[in-house]
Amino acid sequence: MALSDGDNKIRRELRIHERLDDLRADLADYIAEISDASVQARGVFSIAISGGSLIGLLGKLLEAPYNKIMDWSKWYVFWADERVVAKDHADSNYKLARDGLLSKVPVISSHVNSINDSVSAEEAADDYEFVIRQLVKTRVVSVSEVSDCPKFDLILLGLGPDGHVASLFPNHSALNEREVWVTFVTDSPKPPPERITFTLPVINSASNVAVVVTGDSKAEAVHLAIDDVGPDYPVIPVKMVQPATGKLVWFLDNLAASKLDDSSLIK
Ligand SMILES: O=C1O[C@H](COP(=O)(O)O)[C@@H](O)[C@H](O)[C@H]1O
Repeated sequence: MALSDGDNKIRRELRIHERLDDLRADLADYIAEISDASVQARGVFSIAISGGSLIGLLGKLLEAPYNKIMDWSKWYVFWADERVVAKDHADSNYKLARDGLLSKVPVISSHVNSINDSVSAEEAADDYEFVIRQLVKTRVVSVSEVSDCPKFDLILLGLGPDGHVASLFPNHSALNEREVWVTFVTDSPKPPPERITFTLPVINSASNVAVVVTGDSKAEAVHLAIDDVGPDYPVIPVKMVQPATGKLVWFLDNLAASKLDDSSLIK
């Protein structure tokens, strides 16, 4: 079921699937379409991914026809957030994506932009921003017309039950960061504590943002983010994902969508 929120200032679409396999297929189609359009328009595709359950939901990209039709050589891969651990550590978002996706498709290894894992979280955030700045200069990553931020072709976000996206956690000062593109946290409420993360201005400058959510543990966060809950409820981080000119698509399974108000479903 695909629903567009035409009245909302944010260009938002809800894609709700009963079967996980259908969600995976729809997500793969969506990524393939944006990849094709970006390669046609700019010659490259810049995609920032997250960690967690998202990676397992990208599995269709490894299957026909996607593994054959995708122009993998044009992909430039980034992380919307990363845990500051060694690349072979079980908590590494890079390792998760490498093992689950990137090592199985012909993405060019020099196009895979992982963080420097041998420095502090603060330095890793600075380094990562520097890497992105170089690629903005060469237009591998576009630049936003409305901010001085990079404009990724696509940012894929997961969602925590507390409403966090990337490593932007509820009530954390990183949510207020407006100056830098990549910031760091050393006190993440979810282990491991040290992380780097895209800031909200960067996420909201992307051409396309997808929030991919499955499972009933996240249904309350989905409700708080999408339904018109009024001022008595907390504004959780995912609700601050409001692309300025880009398009926001939610991929939900029935469980994650189970607490949505009917009024959100009939728009
Ligand atoms: O810690 C993180 O959590 C979120 C959500 O993960 P999930 O396993 O509940 O889907 C993830 O999107 C983020 O990249 C990761 O660092």
